Amino acid sequence: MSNRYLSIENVDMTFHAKGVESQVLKGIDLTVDRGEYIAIIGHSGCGKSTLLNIVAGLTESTSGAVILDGKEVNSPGPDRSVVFQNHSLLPWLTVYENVALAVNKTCARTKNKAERHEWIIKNLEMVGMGHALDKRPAEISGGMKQRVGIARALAMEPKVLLLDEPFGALDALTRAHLQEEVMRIQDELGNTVIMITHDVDEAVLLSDRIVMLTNGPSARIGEILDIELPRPRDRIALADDPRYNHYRQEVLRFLYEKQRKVESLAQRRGAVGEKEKGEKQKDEKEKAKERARAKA
Ligand SMILES: Nc1ncnc2c1ncn2[C@@H]1O[C@H](COP(=O)(O)OP(=O)(O)OP(=O)(O)O)[C@@H](O)[C@H]1O
Repeated sequence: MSNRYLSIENVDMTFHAKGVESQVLKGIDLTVDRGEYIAIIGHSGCGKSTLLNIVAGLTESTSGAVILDGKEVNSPGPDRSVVFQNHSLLPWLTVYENVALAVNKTCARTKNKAERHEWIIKNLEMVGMGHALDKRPAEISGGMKQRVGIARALAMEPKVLLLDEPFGALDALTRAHLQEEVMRIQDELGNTVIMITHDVDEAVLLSDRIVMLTNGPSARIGEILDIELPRPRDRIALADDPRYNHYRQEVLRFLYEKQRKVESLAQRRGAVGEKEKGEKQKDEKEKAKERARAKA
């Protein structure tokens, strides 16, 4: 049964910068169930981060609404935690202190000091960082920083976890390890997750549904693909699974056939427009010359 935990309702986003108006998102409608893992994929610049920022409450949409667990989202809040691609840890704090900062803020009323301490350790251990509590961000690797960022986000017990290309800056092996960790944590905690990715394999491996955005400007949801692969998922076994490869192909087809066609059509239209503009300018020049000759 669908419980529509999160709904994004007819969201439009238009930016105004230096007198120029640009519509980035148009009519985005999406409902997400509690415990669902959603991946958002689309070509660079189509508006994925803008959409995530609207759900996070960091950006206010031009129109439409985001409703989370019956409440409209109007500003950032502890019920939505975000993990960005570039680890956003405070460099002067230790690993423990980075997580403590979030926990002390969000759990001050629900947990006493000893319980908060235990909670911080538990979340850091869950991402395999229990051994590095006293290290500062400069002393740990990129993958480790991302693990701490995930621990910090999870420790806030958000209703929705928002991941903006969380593994985008990592090497392939570290990335694969973290994907495994996220799948294990997801199995254990059943978080509701929206993740932006450019990686088709990552999207298919981790998600319950893949939301594919059309090219901007005015990006829309082009297609939504249900990934009906049983969990737990094993990347090695899936590599030979025809269903996995079918889902992969579907996403690739959307990104590199359908959306490329749209792009080339737009380019052709642009080219025709430019040609017409050029011919019109030529006509006007000729007419101006004729008028000048007539005057002479
Ligand atoms: N604050 C802003 N003011 C003006 N334009 C913006 C702003 N934020 C984003 N944009 C524009 O909105 C469009 C979509 O940007 P966004 O970062 O959401 O895309 P994206 O799909 O996440 O891109 P990428 O995959 O490259 O990260 C871009 O053209 C960008 O320049």
